[in-house]
Amino acid sequence: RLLQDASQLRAQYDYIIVGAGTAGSVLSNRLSADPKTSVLVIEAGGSPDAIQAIAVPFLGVTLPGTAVDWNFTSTPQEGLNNRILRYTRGYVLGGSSSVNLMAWNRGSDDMWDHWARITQDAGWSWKAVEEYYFKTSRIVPPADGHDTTGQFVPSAHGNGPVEVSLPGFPTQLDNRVIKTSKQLGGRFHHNIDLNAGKALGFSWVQSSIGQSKRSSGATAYLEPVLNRTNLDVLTNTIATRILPSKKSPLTLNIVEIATSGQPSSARHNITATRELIVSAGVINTPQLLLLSGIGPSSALRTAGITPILDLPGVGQNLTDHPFIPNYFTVSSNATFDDVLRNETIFTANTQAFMRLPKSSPLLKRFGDPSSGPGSGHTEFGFMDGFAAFGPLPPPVTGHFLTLATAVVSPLSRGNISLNSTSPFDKPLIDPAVLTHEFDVGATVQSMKDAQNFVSAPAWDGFVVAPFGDLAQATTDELKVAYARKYATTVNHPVGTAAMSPKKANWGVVDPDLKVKGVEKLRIVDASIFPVIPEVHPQAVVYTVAERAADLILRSL
Ligand SMILES: Cc1cc2nc3c(=O)[nH]c(=O)nc-3n(C[C@H](O)[C@H](O)[C@H](O)COP(=O)(O)OP(=O)(O)OC[C@H]3O[C@@H](n4cnc5c(N)ncnc54)[C@H](O)[C@@H]3O)c2cc1C
Repeated sequence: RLLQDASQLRAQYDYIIVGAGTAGSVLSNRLSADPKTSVLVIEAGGSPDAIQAIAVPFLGVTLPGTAVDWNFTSTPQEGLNNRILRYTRGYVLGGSSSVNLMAWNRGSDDMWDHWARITQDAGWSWKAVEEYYFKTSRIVPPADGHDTTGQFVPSAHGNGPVEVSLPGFPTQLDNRVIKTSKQLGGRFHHNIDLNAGKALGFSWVQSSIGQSKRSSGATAYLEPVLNRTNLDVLTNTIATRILPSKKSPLTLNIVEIATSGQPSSARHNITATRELIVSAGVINTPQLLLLSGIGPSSALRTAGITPILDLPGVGQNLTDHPFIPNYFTVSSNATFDDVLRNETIFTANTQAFMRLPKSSPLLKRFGDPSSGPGSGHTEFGFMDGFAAFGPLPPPVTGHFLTLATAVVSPLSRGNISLNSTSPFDKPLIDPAVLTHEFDVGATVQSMKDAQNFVSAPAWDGFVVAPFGDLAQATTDELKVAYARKYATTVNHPVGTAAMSPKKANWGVVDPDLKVKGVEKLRIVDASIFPVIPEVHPQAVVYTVAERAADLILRSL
């Protein structure tokens, strides 16, 4: 049932899930599969129905800044000349899976094996999570129905509800990208399927799109089960605090809720008899914990909150991928620029992850921050026109190629902290972009790689020259200045309630995603990632949530 009013709720449920986002949608579906189990889901935002820009993939980039965005901003970023970044998160059923750019990356075998090593739990290894990845999604035909033989590895994909497809609207860049990677080889080699174990090389983008529409947590997992009478989904409602039902052992299974955006609205307390599961995402999950007195005790006292559990890791370890738009003017007048001059709309059909050169002094100085040899340090994304990431607006004339580069194994670490004790105020978000020397150096390398890539023969007569300040960024120092002026993030924050081994005295949740030192409280969303994946994270979130549902149901 989709509910609008807290008066329609029962006093208690077997499970309560805070946040009907990417992970929360998976849990809602799986935990309510048994009609005897009652499940309540609390979602701050509303329903995505009738919002065309959510359903139409090409319009996805118009969603940030709208009513389905939490409209967070970062603190002034020291590494970016004190610029403040927009920090988009979905405020709607499906959460960020309803507003993201849909690239679908499973993560490399190294990445999952690294998680298993960090958490000392083989259940997170590539082999062990495969069954959960297979439950998340399936490959469906692309929009143009073209023959995709040889463009992906069928055995690397499963049969779950999220629809994933290859690009359905070819651009003039696609064959140039694939041809160049085949010609150059080495660090720029071609990889048929980035989801088949090695997330390295140049490939076709796989996207969470089916039948030309966005496939999200809401459309794939939640909407199909809204007719279950044992599942209540209450929208436009925020969890304001988590409360104890017992002090010893500390049992945190009561959630206090209020109407979204209405600080003076009535509060209701609802009890989860089996478990309360927080899936409010990487910003709101730590905020909710901190507001409830779960976090670094001394900082909580300073903020005017009585600590109930000292967990110094809450809100720490915020990690995101720094992202640099490299613009080139092109000779073609068939880019999307003329059609879309005043709109920030684009599509990316190819994607690549690369290692730094083996001889890179960065690797000598800082070690290898990636999960292993099958994982990247940097990424390329190609857009057929001026993609207005960052502070530069689209020029009024001209035709462009945007080669966006990102650092996918960053070492900068930021944090989330409280700005006030009101759950209606936004927290302070400091992703600390480009504050670590490794990230700065890897950015410079990726900008050089971008220039070299588009200097290959396949681009002759197409790419004219670097555009704007990029043309002047001829030395390493000038490239750093360019990056600090134009970088943003890819909206991939993770890690603010990180997993750690069962007995470790750091981290926030154990490898079963239970909050350390507490009964009946779990966290399931991107905040539990121990390190950032060297890929786009949504498929990893879905996979984590599928395994979490299994862990929860097996623990009965
Ligand atoms: C603009 C953008 C582009 C992106 N592009 C890609 C991409 O192309 N590929 C990719 O893999 N990843 C992408 N990502 C990242 C990816 O979408 C996220 O990592 C992932 O969806 C996060 O899932 P989650 O479950 O952790 O949180 P979310 O999906 O954000 O879910 C959290 C939910 O909790 C709700 N909530 C929060 N606080 C409360 C509260 N107190 N009470 C009740 N409800 C609450 C929120 O409204 C939201 O619905 C992008 C993200 C954004 C924002």
